[in-house]
Amino acid sequence: MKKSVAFLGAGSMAEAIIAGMTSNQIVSAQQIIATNHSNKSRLLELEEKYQIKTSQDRKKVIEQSDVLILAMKPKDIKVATAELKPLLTDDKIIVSLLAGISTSFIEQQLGTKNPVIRVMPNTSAMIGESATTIAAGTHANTEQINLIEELMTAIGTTTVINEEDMDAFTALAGSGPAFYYYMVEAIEQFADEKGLDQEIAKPLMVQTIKGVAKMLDVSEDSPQTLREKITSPGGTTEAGVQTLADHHFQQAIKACLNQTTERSKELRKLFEK
Ligand SMILES: NC(=O)C1=CN([C@@H]2O[C@H](COP(=O)(O)OP(=O)(O)OC[C@H]3O[C@@H](n4cnc5c(N)ncnc54)[C@H](OP(=O)(O)O)[C@@H]3O)[C@@H](O)[C@H]2O)C=CC1
Ligand SMILES: O=C(O)[C@@H]1CCC=N1
Repeated sequence: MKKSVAFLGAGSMAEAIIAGMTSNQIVSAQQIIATNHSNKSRLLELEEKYQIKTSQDRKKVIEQSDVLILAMKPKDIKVATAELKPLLTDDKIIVSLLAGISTSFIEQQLGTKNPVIRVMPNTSAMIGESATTIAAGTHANTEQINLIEELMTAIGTTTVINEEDMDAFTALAGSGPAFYYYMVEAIEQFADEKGLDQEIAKPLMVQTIKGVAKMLDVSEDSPQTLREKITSPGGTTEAGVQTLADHHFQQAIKACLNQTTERSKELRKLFEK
């Protein structure tokens, strides 16, 4: 791809995408430039690690790039769009990674007809395994959506969705990895408490998760059937699953995803003012 890509924000999500993109042939490191609010040493760190370009001159970065990826926090969107507005030319595509913030708000703040496309990746972008959802604003045409989709294939799978579903998909896939990591933290605590050697326990746990992910991907059985096939009557699994049920595990997971979805809506209310 010939387009130059700018990251306006150089935090953990920008880095995960940069890492994924640079280890892939879709865009070369020299087509990527990153800027941030003020942290110069962070820019130098990214420059050294990924051989991308960086600059503290945000105006220059915006002017010289075709695709502008907004990678600041939702609270910073008003300042960021105010800065962007006078520097935009018609050809620039705006991509927003910001949780909660709608394309219509960004369009309205910019007051231009530039295409605005919302992208919700996750940090597995770092290893090319993000599950990225994409939702287009009013001014984005099919060609521009395809281009952003192609760009994002550098970091994993891409799925174009309706923007109204973005809050829920943010819970499922954007924040999702954190919930699995949280569960793994508990498994590690168990392994420690049992005095298991982490060097033996960790690969076993990781392979178990990989196996589950692959089974969910390829098997025609539902998750429930897959679980039941492991659960012998009166056996070990039944005792474990019953304990999870006693602790309202599924309610906890659903409450977690609902609360995450609600927070995405709240961010919109808080910062679209
Ligand atoms: N982390 C994740 O897993 C995911 C995050 N997201 C979204 O990605 C966005 C970034 O998240 P994350 O990387 O975790 O956040 P971080 O706090 O790690 O990074 C935020 C970055 O934004 C920079 N910044 C602040 N204001 C501006 C500005 N006006 N112009 C340019 N840069 C600016 C900061 O610069 P400085 O350090 O100099 O202050 C910093 O580099 C968020 O909106 C989040 O919702 C989406 C999906 C997953
Ligand atoms: O926690 C957050 O707000 C961001 C959005 C999705 C993942 N991290």
